[in-house]
Amino acid sequence: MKTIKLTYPHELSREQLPETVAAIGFFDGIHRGHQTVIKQAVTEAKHHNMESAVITFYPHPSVVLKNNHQVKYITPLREKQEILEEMEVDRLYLITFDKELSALSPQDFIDHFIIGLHIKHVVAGFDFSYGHKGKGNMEVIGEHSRGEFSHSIVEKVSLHNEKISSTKIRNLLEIGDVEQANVLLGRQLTTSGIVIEGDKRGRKIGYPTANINYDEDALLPKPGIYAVRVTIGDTTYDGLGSLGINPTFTADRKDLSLEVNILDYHNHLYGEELILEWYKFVRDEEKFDNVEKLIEKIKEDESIIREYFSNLV
Ligand SMILES: Cc1cc2nc3c(=O)[nH]c(=O)nc-3n(C[C@H](O)[C@H](O)[C@H](O)COP(=O)(O)O)c2cc1C
Ligand SMILES: Nc1ncnc2c1ncn2[C@@H]1O[C@H](COP(=O)(O)OP(=O)(O)OP(=O)(O)O)[C@@H](O)[C@H]1O
Repeated sequence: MKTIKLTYPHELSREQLPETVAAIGFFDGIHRGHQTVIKQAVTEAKHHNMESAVITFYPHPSVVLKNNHQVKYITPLREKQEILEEMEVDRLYLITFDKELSALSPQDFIDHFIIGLHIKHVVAGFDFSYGHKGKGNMEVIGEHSRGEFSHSIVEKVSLHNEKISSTKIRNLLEIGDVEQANVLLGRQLTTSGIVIEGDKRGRKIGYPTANINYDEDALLPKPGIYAVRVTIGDTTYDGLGSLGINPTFTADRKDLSLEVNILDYHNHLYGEELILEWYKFVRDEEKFDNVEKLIEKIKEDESIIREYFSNLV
């Protein structure tokens, strides 16, 4: 998959671009609703012998529209690229969402980023909107098409009568409900990074941990102890995940450490790339009076988590 970054105005010439079927939206998380939209674009592209593309934006529109400079992503760019690659998308158009872009009229947006990119068919969800103040939408897109492209609208994908959305998944992560978030995502929430050195306390307490250097803009669930799985190379292991400040040892740490005690694994891991999958929240982090009490609690966590994975189908 090619990733093509664009700002407004871009200099690509339509004649030099392949005829393309595009799915359009922000697609944070690439949840089950998003997957329906993207799969439909890929299928239609194959059917018409065209290329498929996902047209998306960066950063999140709320950075410009709501002055929200601390946005974190369910799927940071690298992970989005990996998932789209697996879905057999040919191109990812990444449009910079800045003040100028947000001021474009709906017709100018379509002229420049749909017709101008040689898109012959657009697939989007029922609630997709575009152009200044989101005035363009799927009801009027035909009027902006100048007869150059057709479109299809994906009906709402719901669970228990509620639209599956990035916002809903964000809210679930905020309360630690990774199990339900995974249901809406249609896969496990993952966080990846390189294993870095921690304080090397873990091995002394009998639970050595791999500390993961995760992306700064990755949205993580609320701090706590979780049942996780980690993949290193081609092998996946069960593990005890801990996200937090380690309050027993530290007073005012601002960044959260993400660490995992990998069950039945005894090698060194520094520098290795590790992919962590979140399965279930077990408990909040606690500040213990002494290390013995912490060890006792971690033993309990271990049996809960072993039990959880042994019952997982
Ligand atoms: C399953 C598990 C549960 C943990 N629970 C707590 C906790 O409740 N409170 C706490 O202060 N630290 C907790 N920790 C973190 C330990 O304090 C931490 O792993 C240890 O200090 C090692 O840190 P290091 O890897 O930086 O050396 C937990 C770690 C694991 C693996
Ligand atoms: N549940 C859904 N069913 C069908 N289409 C959807 C669904 N969720 C999103 N889409 C479509 O996918 C594209 C990307 O949508 P968008 O990034 O706004 O997702 P969202 O989950 O609705 O996000 P947010 O919660 O931030 O509003 C749009 O075309 C949108 O209409």
